[in-house]
Amino acid sequence: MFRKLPGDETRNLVSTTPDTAVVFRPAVVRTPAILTILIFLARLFIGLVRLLWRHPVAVPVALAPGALWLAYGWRWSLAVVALVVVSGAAWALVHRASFSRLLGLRLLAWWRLVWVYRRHWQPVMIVSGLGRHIRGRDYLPRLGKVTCTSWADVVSVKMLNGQSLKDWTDRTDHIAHGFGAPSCRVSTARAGRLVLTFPRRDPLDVPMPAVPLPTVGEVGPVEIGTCEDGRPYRLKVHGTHVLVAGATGSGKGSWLWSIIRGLLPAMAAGLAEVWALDPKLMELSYGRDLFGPCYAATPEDCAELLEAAVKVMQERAARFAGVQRSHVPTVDDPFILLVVDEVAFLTAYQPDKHLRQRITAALATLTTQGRAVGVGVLAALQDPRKEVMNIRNLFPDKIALRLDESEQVDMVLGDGARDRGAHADLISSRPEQGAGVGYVRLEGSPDPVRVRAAFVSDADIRAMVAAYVSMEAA
Ligand SMILES: Nc1ncnc2c1ncn2[C@@H]1O[C@H](COP(=O)(O)OP(=O)(O)OP(=O)(O)O)[C@@H](O)[C@H]1O
Repeated sequence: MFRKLPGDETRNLVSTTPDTAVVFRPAVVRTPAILTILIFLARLFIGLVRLLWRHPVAVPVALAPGALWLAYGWRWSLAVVALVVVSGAAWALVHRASFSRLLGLRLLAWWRLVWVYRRHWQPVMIVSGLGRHIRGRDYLPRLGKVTCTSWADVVSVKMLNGQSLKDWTDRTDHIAHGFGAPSCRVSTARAGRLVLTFPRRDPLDVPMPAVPLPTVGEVGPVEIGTCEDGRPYRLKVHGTHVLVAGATGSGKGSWLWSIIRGLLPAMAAGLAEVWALDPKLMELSYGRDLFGPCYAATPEDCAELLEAAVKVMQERAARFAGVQRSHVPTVDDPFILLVVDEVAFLTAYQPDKHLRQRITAALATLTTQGRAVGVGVLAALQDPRKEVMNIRNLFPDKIALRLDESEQVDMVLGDGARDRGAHADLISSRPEQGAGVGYVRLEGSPDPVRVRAAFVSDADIRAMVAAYVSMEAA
């Protein structure tokens, strides 16, 4: 791409200045004007054919008013254009969803391509350092297709040869500001191709009520809230361990309770048990009746409950060895989910060293061996530093809610998560806007997903307890 052109070297060797010792007078070949015009016309023709090839519907539609004008006069042309505009507006008013899906978002994508991305592409790429300006020529990444969803622009890009994903993730701020978006997320589509996501609005900035109780008792992925694209978000809890980290008031409670809520019918059916460790005595105590004897608040009780879970785990492992390799929940061997609110109270902040060691050892054993035999850990944490939570890497699935510092994002979600757009440190601290909003990074999926957990109020928890009692009785 940056190959030397004929003449580049000669320009460095010779001089055309009259006073120097050796003067070369480069031969000037005059191109006949007709040749220049022919080349220009050929390029224009090829450009028009390519335009028609790429946009076989849009080009004829854009040309139609002109054709009507020529064939029938301007009145007909104006009438047809007005009819199309009025029909489109009526369609949008009567059935907005189908209008957006079939036409509105396509028109918007075209407009955003022309007005935002193509117009600013060259300066943004050069200034951000993703493009190069060499000897008067621009070498730019290629802007591909722009599609619009209800909340974001999705832009495909072909990188310059030799560029890496990191070159782009390091410059997401430049790119976002360059195109007037609040943020930019970068993911790989395939070798050499990227997908940039520019949110246009934040669909998660309004709280959402608790998800309706599931009707079927299953331990499959539980619906806990909504993704940015408006789809329900389902989190897998069986066969994994989940760490939820967030500053105080970030809404960890809504994640814990949404998960418990999703498991409620399975709990009533005996296919799942939630064992609650509530050292702060605030969060889980409200629904204590759901946990029966499997509720612990003091550090001693928490240690005992964790060790009891380790025993169950080891007994199951001995029984399953050579017979089955994965756990299927049954009434005899239900899925056990240990929910630990503010796990650091039991580990880093626990003054009794012996107790701290017992709890840390039990948690480490459960998180390394528990998932295959149907024992999972769901832990909430405020401070994700290693000295506070030295076993955080044993949790395959991680969720970062609002965090105080940008460095904490990678501590929770793993290296490179913030560069890939997990801006957990920028989540609003206003509860109605940011509480419960978080980035989920699942095992085996490097791209963080932004999700808001539904808000499970005290009244919802009371209703859950009542529903649980009646489901059990039924
Ligand atoms: N999903 C949500 N949607 C809207 N508001 C929420 C949501 N979750 C929590 N809130 C609000 O945010 C406030 C803080 O929530 P919560 O107590 O769950 O945070 P936390 O992370 O558990 O805090 P702490 O660690 O201090 O216990 C609550 O008063 C609640 O009203």
